[in-house]
Amino acid sequence: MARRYGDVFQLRLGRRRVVVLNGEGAIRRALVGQGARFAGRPDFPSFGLVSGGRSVAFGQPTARWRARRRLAHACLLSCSTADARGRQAVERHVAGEAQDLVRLFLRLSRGGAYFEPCPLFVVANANVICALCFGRRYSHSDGEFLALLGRNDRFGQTVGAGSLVDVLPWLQHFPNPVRSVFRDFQALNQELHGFVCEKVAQHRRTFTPGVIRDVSDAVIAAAEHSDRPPSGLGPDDVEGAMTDIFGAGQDTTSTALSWILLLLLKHPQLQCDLQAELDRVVGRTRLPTAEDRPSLPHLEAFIYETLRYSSFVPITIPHATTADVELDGFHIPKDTVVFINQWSVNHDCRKWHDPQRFDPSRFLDAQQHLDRDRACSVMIFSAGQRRCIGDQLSKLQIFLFTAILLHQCSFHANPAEHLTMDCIHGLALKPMPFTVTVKQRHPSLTDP
Ligand code: HEM
Repeated sequence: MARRYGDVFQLRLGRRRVVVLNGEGAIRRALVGQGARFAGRPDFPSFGLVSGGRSVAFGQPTARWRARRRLAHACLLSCSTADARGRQAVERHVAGEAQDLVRLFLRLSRGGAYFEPCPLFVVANANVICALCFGRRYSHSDGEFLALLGRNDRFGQTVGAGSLVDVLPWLQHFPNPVRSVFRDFQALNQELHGFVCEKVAQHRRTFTPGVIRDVSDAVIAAAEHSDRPPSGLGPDDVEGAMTDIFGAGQDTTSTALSWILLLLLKHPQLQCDLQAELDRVVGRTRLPTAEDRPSLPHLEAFIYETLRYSSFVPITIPHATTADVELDGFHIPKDTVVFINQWSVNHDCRKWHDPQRFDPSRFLDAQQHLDRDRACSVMIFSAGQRRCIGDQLSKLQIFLFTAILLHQCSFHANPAEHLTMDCIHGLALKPMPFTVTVKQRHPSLTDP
């Protein structure tokens, strides 16, 4: 549609007028050039149900929301990627989960059996976020934790662009499938928020001033025990911020891992090349660490190409204009819903040579170093005032999980299946279910 109607066009979804922004230029002119005016969220009923109505991701940009977002961002960074201590904590949690995955993979592959890997990524990744946020992890067979995580897909299907729940509000007045989705959404948000509130309450009871165990403690310390607490924030902002960090952080990164594995299976020669790079740089006597990152440009290039090619968050969470605004000669009234088409940036043939081709080498320069500027121009975390606050953490997690799993195992596709880029739609695009079998590469490092 952008090719036909231009980078800024309008469509109607139910009762709502929606402006769609395409291409890097128009998106940056809006989100960065006129950031505050494009930083709103639509007044959709479903958005008010997230994180007890105190969401960072789904909240309107009021002064209180800005303070909540700053609090969440600063505390997440301070416990993860801001300094060496945080990065080591992330590394410790990911290494533990990745080794647990290797053991599970090998058990499930006994006798050459095939199994579905993606649900296991969800648990492993949620455990990393859970450990960072609440200082604990859960077993892959914990029924309650699995049930909580199993609701992710339904969440994404309700809040993703094109969901009918919010644009056809009259569907709420009589029984129909869309109303069921909405009621289900209400219940799953209450459940997730309840889980987080209980964890935060435990942290408040055991809080010791001066001792920060995890992100919950950092948020409680800043909001409730500081000499200069952020003005206007209450206990429900602490719980809202924590629900957002836990909710947003556990599903997205595991989706990235699913696409990485699918593309490794589709490109077995690239898998071998990456393993050769890992063996050369890391050797066979230790696991890859974050410090190896600059020495593994092919692996980094593979990851960025997966983010670009899959563009698995094709459209951000819907935005809304906070005032009347002019963009590229168009007048857009206040409160217009705005979709940001990230996919169009990553598949723009003005920006990428042969964008429909999966080719990690596009991110390497003549010396085979990672081209950082090019890598950073992949748009998957959005831009401007609503840019994802978990970008650094998720990139580190994706790198560590991929490096450790590839170093330890080789992954083999099921010849009875056709590997496709077709996907399940929601806020994030997920691969169709597929199976693999796994072989161990380094017997010395993994206890089967
Ligand atoms: C590969 C992983 C991830 C991807 C692709 C991703 C992508 C996104 C996107 C596209 C948005 C919406 C931006 C917009 O509406 O313009 C977003 C928002 C957000 N993300 Fe992420 N995200 C990832 C991981 C994470 C993680 C690990 C966390 C937290 C631990 C996180 C926390 C958030 C929050 C709180 C927001 C709301 C920001 C706001 O509305 O101001 N995300 N993310």
